[in-house]
Amino acid sequence: MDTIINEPKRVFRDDHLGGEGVDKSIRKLKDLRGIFKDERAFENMDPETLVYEVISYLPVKEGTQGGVYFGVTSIFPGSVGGEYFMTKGHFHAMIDRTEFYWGIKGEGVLILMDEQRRVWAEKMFPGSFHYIPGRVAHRVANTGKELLSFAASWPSDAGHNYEEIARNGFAKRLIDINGVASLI
Ligand SMILES: O=P(O)(O)OC[C@H]1O[C@](O)(CO)[C@@H](O)[C@@H]1O
Repeated sequence: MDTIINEPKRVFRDDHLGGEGVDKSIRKLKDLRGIFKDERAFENMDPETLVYEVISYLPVKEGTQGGVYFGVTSIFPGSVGGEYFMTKGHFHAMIDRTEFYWGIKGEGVLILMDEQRRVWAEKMFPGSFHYIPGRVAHRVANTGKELLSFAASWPSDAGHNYEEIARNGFAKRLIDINGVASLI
């Protein structure tokens, strides 16, 4: 038996995950065309603006049953015509798969929508903890003036279904109205 106590291969500290097999993906405004309501405001912004990044550790191939994934998403502060910077949002491809989110840094709102297009939302802040049931689409908006970071863990066979959201969006939008985040 090996008697050596090894260093961990990955370290998660503050809002940063680093180490072996950790990947980073970014989404710029140009990758989010069509998700914000105010198209004119969108066209007047720099398409290269960084909106969010996801640092993830996906230890098994996507689609594998029984595996679990981990990711840290960081959304920059900003808005398009008063609509806060947000993730694309998706249902899971395996629609009954669930997910945990938890807030690490900054302020935001988790927007949830079921298959009947009923929408509800939960505040996110450092320490907030969220269970996303199956059959529920999810999206996060940064409502603060600083970076919003949150962690997520989801099954490796969940997959992402962006189609419904790309076609019909969420039934409600999170807009800054006189400095107040309003779901309308
Ligand atoms: O995939 P989207 O909708 O761009 O949002 C990114 C979020 O989704 C996840 O990829 C997993 O559901 C998270 O890691 C991340 O927070």
